[in-house]
Amino acid sequence: MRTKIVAGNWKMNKTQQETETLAAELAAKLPDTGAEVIVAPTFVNLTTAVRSLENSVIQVAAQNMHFADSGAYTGEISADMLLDIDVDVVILGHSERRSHFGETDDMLAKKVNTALDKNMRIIFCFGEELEDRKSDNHFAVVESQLKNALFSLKAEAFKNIVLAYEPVWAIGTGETASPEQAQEMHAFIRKTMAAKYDAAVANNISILYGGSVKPANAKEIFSKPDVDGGLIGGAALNADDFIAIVRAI
Ligand SMILES: O=C(CO)COP(=O)(O)O
Repeated sequence: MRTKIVAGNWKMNKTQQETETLAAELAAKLPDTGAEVIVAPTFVNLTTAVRSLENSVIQVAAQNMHFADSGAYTGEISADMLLDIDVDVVILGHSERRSHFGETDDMLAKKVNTALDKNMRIIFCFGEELEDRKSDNHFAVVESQLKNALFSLKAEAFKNIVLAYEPVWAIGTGETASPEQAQEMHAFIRKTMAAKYDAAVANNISILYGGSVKPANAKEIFSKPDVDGGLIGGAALNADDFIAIVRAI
């Protein structure tokens, strides 16, 4: 049985104090659903979140990292720096990193390799733009994103990878992929994994949906057989909304 996961990507939000408050509130209100729960605050607040959640099962992830171990990369953060503060989960390939900061599939392949070398767990994001969907190219785009960044990996690497399908047109727009659209793409992703690797890899990998998941729509999206949870943006910034989404799993 694959793991159900609800992850909150806090993006560039929350001060240190707000991080502490939200983390404490989540820890206090977290229901026991059997699902894994992960939050990803901004770099400067990771230590605060780790400390605030040390007695909780909620895990802390980074939103990005560099592929190099160290060196002349002004403004960047390495895997070793994250591990040093007890963060061993990292989100890679978010569409905002791809579109605003020029992250390419090649860069992401390097980041993925580094994270796996360091025994980190990866939440790997990908998804098509509105244009791709309108031109009926969404399956091809998703397949190429997976192929370019992940398909040189060996099958066992996927034990440490969670996939997060986030159609760009549904992020922060209030427009969600319908549960049927999400299911259709998740089934395609699983089929693609089975074709490249095998049924075990495909059946064991958790595939999260991200894009305007809210308390009101979470249950229906999560009810789809190939949707194993969600990567939540805006609604993860409010404890009651995020907890309601965790409950929906
Ligand atoms: O980008 C997302 C999570 O990584 C989704 O963001 P929203 O839930 O705000 O649409």
